[in-house]
Amino acid sequence: MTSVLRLDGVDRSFGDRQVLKDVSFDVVAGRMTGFVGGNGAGKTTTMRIILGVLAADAGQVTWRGEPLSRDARRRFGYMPEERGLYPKMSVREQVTYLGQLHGLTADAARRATDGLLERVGLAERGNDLLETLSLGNQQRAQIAAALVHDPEVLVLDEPFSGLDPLAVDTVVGVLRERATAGAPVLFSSHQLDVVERLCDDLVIIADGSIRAAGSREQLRSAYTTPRFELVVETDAGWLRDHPGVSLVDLDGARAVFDLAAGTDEQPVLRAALERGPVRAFRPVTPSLAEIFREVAK
Ligand SMILES: Nc1ncnc2c1ncn2[C@@H]1O[C@H](COP(=O)(O)OP(=O)(O)OP(=O)(O)O)[C@@H](O)[C@H]1O
Repeated sequence: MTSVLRLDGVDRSFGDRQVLKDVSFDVVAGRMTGFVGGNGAGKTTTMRIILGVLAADAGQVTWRGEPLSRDARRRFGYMPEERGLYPKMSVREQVTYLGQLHGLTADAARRATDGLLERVGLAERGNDLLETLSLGNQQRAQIAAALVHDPEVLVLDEPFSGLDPLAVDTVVGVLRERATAGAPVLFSSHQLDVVERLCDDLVIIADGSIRAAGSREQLRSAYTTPRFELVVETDAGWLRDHPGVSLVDLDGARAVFDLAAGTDEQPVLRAALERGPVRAFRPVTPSLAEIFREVAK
């Protein structure tokens, strides 16, 4: 797996407040990296530094091993937090214009625009002024604008905010296609369910520091304690006294419990069967939301 975009020891302060502390992570070719953190954690500041809108106080951003240049940034596709399309221009006109700004011929820009507007479900609205579109549709236009020049990498600040579930699916599909075609995608999001569904890699930031980074599977296994769910027919309270078991949740016949390191789960199952029928017994995988709560504390 080749890391193409790398942040290495990035610091940034505003006044005497340090908002990024030694931020380092990799974005890998062909993968979707979700950048997750609470309000004010430092996501937008990090993305602005990647895009060159803000300078880092220390550390560096490299693209394919070289410090990121203006020229390389032209081949980026980005969606800044302050969206920045022109409200009084038609959707088609401005996506085409942005394609030309990024070096496409007028013809190529028009073709790319038409294809993208179709793909994001805005073909019918192409001639409408941006300001007349709903917020969700403006967001779709932003996605088209970020993609029109077929960028080598995508850096998107909250690309899913304000989208309805169908639009989320459309945008997820478009981004996944780009990633599969080789363009790494770095996107920030508050919507952990979307991140969980979409990303291959995760970077979790809290209070300006990277708390965890790696593939979804790596994070899952790193933060998984052996946790199980047991559903029986009568009260499962006896689990409380079973060696190695620590109850997480007990609701009558249903229990969720952790096992101490080195404890085998099969004796617990046998003990349950000795007491009567077992309706369910299964390992519980933590959701991304749980991992996030754990590491961002
Ligand atoms: N230009 C600025 N001047 C002063 N402080 C700033 C500036 N930009 C950001 N900050 C502060 O830096 C911290 C990180 O902000 P940032 O916007 O990067 O967070 P975020 O993770 O994107 O948050 P959110 O999810 O709420 O958008 C916040 O405390 C914010 O108030």
